[in-house]
Amino acid sequence: MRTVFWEDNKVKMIDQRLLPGTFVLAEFDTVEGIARSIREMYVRGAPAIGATAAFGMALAALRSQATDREGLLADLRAAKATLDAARPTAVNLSWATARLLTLAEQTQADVDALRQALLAEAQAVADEDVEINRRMGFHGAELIPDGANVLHHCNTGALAAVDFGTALGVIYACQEQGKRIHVWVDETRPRLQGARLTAWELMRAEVPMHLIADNAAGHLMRTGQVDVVIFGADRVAANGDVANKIGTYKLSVVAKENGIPVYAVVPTSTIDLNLPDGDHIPIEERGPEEVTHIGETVIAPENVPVYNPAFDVTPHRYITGIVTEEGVCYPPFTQSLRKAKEAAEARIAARRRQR
Ligand SMILES: CSC[C@@H](O)[C@@H](O)C(=O)COP(=O)(O)O
Repeated sequence: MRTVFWEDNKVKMIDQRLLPGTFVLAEFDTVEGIARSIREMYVRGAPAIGATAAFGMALAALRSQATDREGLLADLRAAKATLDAARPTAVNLSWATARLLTLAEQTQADVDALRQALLAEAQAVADEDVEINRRMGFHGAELIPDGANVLHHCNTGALAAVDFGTALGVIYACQEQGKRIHVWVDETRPRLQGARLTAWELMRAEVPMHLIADNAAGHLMRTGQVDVVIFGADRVAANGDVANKIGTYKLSVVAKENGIPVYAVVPTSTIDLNLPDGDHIPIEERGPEEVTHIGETVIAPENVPVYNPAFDVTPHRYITGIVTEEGVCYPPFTQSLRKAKEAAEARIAARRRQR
């Protein structure tokens, strides 16, 4: 089953807040509901957020009462503002809403045809995501030797995308190729995406793994038990600086200190060429309860002051390569990322002409 999909004029998604204990689908049929599903993390992971936001724009078009093109465009611009505000770091969100809005602005058609075109484009965003992840998996698997111990942070699997996943997609591709891989799964405090989601996914896929406390990663790297570090990203700046789940920076620095290669696996929709470097990437701050509670259990004194940044930036000098659907980008990233992004945009334009 896909993580997020369109059915009966609604957006349906696996409610990731409840995993691994409970598997249920949530459904939303308003733009505000979609924004809430992203903000409250029913759905999370950069590509999954992007696909959800694309469906949100399609919903906005279908629900719009506008009878002329200008009225519909105004409703779409309002929907984009609502959706983009849901979470700030993953650029896939505004990339997807911009893709749909731009299509609407550039298509000369009556409102009903425009509505159908937007729904088709949202579905294309979701379908392309699955295909892109498979291509990244194939490119990334080339970098992982048979028998490797791979350290992974956060959740980048099928749940973080429409299906298959980014960095975990590389692991799944290795498995399909018959490589013997073992994964060290960082628990990923404070929201525990590693323990709750990645461990759940890898166990279902029967990939050999061990769940580790985040603080164990340095010890494993220094004692020669890690061959490769891989993770996804929520935004990559033009110079190759990578914003990903909090804790990624620390991992990458320790990996470099120990001579271990570090790969980020990202669709080109995660590359933001408008930002020169990682210092310009907005870092989401989330609520204190993520730190003071585990589930219902309180683990800190009442009213303790908390600071909870959800992402950090890893400067590009700690990144060995960035795997995209167009191939692996190496330094100088300023050039290689631009080339990958342009190739992907040409591919999207060609696909659209075929439809
Ligand atoms: C496809 S995964 C890349 C990132 O989106 C992932 O590693 C991550 O940091 C997700 O954070 P989350 O806060 O769970 O949405």
